[in-house]
Formats: sequence, structure tokens, C-alpha cells
Amino acid sequence: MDDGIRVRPGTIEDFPAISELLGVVFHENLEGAARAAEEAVFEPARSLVADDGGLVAGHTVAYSRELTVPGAVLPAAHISCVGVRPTHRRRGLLTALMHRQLRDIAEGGREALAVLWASETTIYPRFGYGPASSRLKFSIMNREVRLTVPPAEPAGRLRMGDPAELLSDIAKTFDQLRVTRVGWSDRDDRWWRYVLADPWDRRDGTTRRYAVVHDGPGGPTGYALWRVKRGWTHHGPDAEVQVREVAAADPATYQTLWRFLLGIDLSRTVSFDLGAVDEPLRHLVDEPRRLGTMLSDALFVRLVDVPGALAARRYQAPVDVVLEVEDPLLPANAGRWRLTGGPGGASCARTGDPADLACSVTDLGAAYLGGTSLGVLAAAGRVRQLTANDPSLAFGWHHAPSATEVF
Ligand SMILES: CC(=O)SCCNC(=O)CCNC(=O)[C@H](O)C(C)(C)COP(=O)(O)OP(=O)(O)OC[C@H]1O[C@@H](n2cnc3c(N)ncnc32)[C@H](O)[C@@H]1OP(=O)(O)O
Repeated sequence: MDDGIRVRPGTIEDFPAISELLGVVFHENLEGAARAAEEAVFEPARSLVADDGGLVAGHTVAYSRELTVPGAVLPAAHISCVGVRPTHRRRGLLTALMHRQLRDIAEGGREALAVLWASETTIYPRFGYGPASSRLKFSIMNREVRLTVPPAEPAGRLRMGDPAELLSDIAKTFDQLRVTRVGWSDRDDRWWRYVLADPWDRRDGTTRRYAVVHDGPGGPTGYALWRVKRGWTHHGPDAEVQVREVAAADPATYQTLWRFLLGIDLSRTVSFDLGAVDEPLRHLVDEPRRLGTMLSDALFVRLVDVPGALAARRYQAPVDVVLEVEDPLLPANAGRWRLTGGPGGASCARTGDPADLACSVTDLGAAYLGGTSLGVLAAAGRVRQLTANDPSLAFGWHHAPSATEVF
């Protein structure tokens, strides 16, 4: 790079400087438990540093995790901790880091896709990351909504406690569910520590985090994580229950957990930032408008190995289509690919046949989880449907991708 700045792999010795950089760029100093949790998941071998004469001027890391995609669980590089020092911004450091990182992932040959949450949605499409899932943020006036179904019979039992004490049941339930929940990432012990880290200086006036596990006749069938921000006005109690996660194996568990969360005494609002676009709660209450929903973006997907990624997921209808893909950054992905498959599996190979649909790798990434329709992208003029052979239906999925965490 210009100015003698070089991109190099990080080391564990770089962690304090990386942590300091992330504190500066995200306007939040990482200390104590939050920093320890970040260090526990740090993968030095997959971290890249923009080094300016010994100063860590920029950084990114690829975490080695799995992601559930339609019909499969795949290794996926989870990109995070991206930052460039304010003194070095807009000089191409991020561009150099992103290019090197994508080449490294492609050469590694283990992961066909990379995923991330964007701090600003404008940053990543230029590097081939497409907005693949959305989320609903809920701000629920809980005293004004009632569940339209009666309580489950026989009733399950709720066990409330500290998340760390209930972790083995929570993790077991999560592992059973996540393999079919598109958009969910796996969590080993380090990631549970990261997800559950609850330092007091990040609570913003709320209680510590609580957990509740739902037990059915055969054992745990779901759990919820939340905290409460207390509040009083001249009208009386006005607390806000801030729900972090609700995971349920069956409808009765889901209803019971939401009935519990919506009914916590002295609260007047229940907020939940990681709702699915097709969150069942919307169909469970008598006054859905009082759920106060707002649409936002969630996971961005980058196909690093286009044929590998397309062959690895399943399709909800038979598909036999030729896609013409543009990918200036990873030219091995560019060109025409014949995708053949359906609900049972798929294959994808290079072809000289004429294309049915032409798109950028960014738009293909957006469609990959089944949460963004290729037909809608075509209506927006981003994707070009060249023949009547439209793969939109096949690329969809029976439920929208959802998210359990921002990593
Ligand atoms: C997965 C995650 O970790 S998301 C977190 C991302 N990090 C942050 O938001 C922390 C605060 N921001 C930063 O640290 C930096 O501004 C970064 C990392 C976003 C960008 O780093 P830079 O080195 O300035 O980016 P770089 O110079 O390579 O810019 C590349 C292009 O993206 C554009 N760009 C980069 N960041 C932004 C932004 N935040 N908003 C708008 N455009 C942006 C640049 O204008 C440039 O466009 P151009 O090529 O048309 O001129």
C-alpha cells in the first residue's frame, strides 16, 4: 500500500492494540468482562492488521463458525471487528483489508461464504456482500396486546435463573434448533461466553440479564433471555422489558415464553430487536399494530465460492437455470454457471450455455438465504431476468432467515 502501510496477519500480542483501536472506532472502550469475552473468541491466525510502522491502523477478523442456510449447515467466515483509525480513514485501508481477507478465505478453500453485520449498510456491497436477511425490531405496548390462544394444556414449567446457571439446558436447546433455523450461527463455549457477557458498564441502567427455561414433559423445549430497564412516571410504573433471545421448539413453548415476557409486572413496554420478518408473534396477538414493528437489515452474505455455495444449499422447488455472475474481486466466480437441483440437493458447474439470469455476486449473496427474492431484485433493476426461466421460487425458503445475535 501507499505510505508504507502493510497488511499482515495479526498475532495474539496485537490484541491489546486491536482492542484499543476497536474502542476508538466504535466509541466504546472495551474493558473487563467485555474485553475478556472478545479476547476468548479472537482468532489471531484469521485476523488482519493494517500496520503503519508498528501502529495498528486498521483491523478485521474472520471467525470460524457454522451458519445454517436453506437445507444445510455450512462453515462460514464470520467477519467482525472491522475498523480503521480516524487518522487513517478514506485512504483505502479497509479496501486493502477486505480484498486480502476475501482472497485468504477463497484460497483457504474451507468456506464457500463469508457473512457479517454492517455498522453502516453502505460499506460492504462494494466488496460483494449482499443484504441477505432482514429483522423486525419490536417495541410492544404490552398492556394493550393479548394472546389470542389460551394457555397450553398441560402447562409446561418455567425455570428462571442466571443464564450461566441454566447454560447447559439453554445450549442443548439452541443446538437442537439451530440446524434448521436459517441465519443462525453455531456457538461453542467461547461464543456462549461472548453472547452472555453482561458487564455492568454496558447495561445502560438496566438489570443484569435473566434467563428462563421452558420444560416440557420430556425436558427443556425452549428458553428466553431478557433484562429490564426500570421506569416510573407520574402515571405509575413504566419499565421496559428488553428481550434478547426467544428460542422455542414448538408452538406451546413459544406462546408460553411470550406470555411470560409480555406479562412481567410493572412493565409497559417489551422491546425485542432481533425478531424475524415472519415472527409468529405477529399472528399470536389481538392487536398486532401495538407490536410497534420496524424493519431493519440483518446479515450480509458474500459468496466466496459461487458454485460451492450454490451446490451446498437446497432449493424449495426444482431448478435448472444458467446464472451469469459478475465478480470483479474474485474472478474465479465470474461467468456462467448451470445450477440444477431442488429440495433434495443441487449441483453447479461452469457452462457455455446462454444465461437465464444475470446478476452481480452481491445480489446473488442477497438472495442466498432465501430472504431476498431474485424477482424483487429484478423488479428493482439490479438483476436481469433474460429468459422465462425464473429461479425466484426455487431460491426462496419456507421461513425467513432470522438472527440470534450481532457478532
Ligand atoms: C463487520 C463490521 O465489523 S462492521 C464495522 C465497520 N466499522 C465501523 O463502522 C467503525 C467506524 N468506521 C471505520 O472504522 C472506517 O470508517 C471504515 C472501516 C468503515 C472504513 O475504512 P476506510 O479505510 O476509511 O475505508 P476505505 O478508505 O477503504 O473506503 C472504501 C470506500 O468505502 C467508502 N466508505 C468507507 N466507509 C464508509 C462509511 N462509513 N460511509 C460511507 N462510505 C464509506 C469510502 O468512501 C470509499 O469509497 P470510494 O472507494 O468510492 O472512495
